[in-house]
Amino acid sequence: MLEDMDFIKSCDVPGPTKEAIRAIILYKSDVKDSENVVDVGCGTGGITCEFAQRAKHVTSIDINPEAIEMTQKNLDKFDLGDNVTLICNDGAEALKDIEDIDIAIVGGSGKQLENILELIDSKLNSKGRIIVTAILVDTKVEAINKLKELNYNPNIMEVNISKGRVLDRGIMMMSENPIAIISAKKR
Ligand SMILES: C[S@@+](CC[C@H](N)C(=O)[O-])C[C@H]1O[C@@H](n2cnc3c(N)ncnc32)[C@H](O)[C@@H]1O
Repeated sequence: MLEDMDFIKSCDVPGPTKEAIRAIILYKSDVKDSENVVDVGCGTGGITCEFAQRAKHVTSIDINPEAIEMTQKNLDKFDLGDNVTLICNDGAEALKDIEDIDIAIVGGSGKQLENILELIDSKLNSKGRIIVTAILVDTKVEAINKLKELNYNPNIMEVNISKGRVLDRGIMMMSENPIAIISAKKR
């Protein structure tokens, strides 16, 4: 696993998905080196860099050009990227041209979550997996409802991580934002 502090960050792009959350996503995805992954809302490249080490190919999409730049910088930093395609576009547009998806991670979608999930479903191989990360309650509800409508049986896990900071007097636990990991498998 890559460490949070090793990523190059920018104040214009949300930071990488935290290490413990990346670990759960990797575990839930059950990714294999023969599989194609799509990372919608790649941000700083936290998810992209993890899957680039384990999947056959990763297509990473972000609507924000600075996010694409940050993902490229982090791929370069970790000496990854030979198997990664970066696309600067709205996920709901970019996905129209992508086929043969084994795993789709949605870490950012704005108001396009329902469209993005519909497109992913239409391109997802059998036994393919969809994983949505959500901080907003509304996004969690929207993702669950849309996945049910698309005939999936979604799981939802709410994760609260605290990390210890060593002080002179002892260790203080510092909590990170709770995040939901919603996952579903194509039958
Ligand atoms: C929380 S960040 C994702 C962080 C990323 N998982 C990482 O580990 O670095 C969410 C990203 O989703 C992108 N985003 C939001 N709506 C989008 C859309 N409709 N299509 C593509 N990207 C989108 C944002 O620009 C932002 O960079």
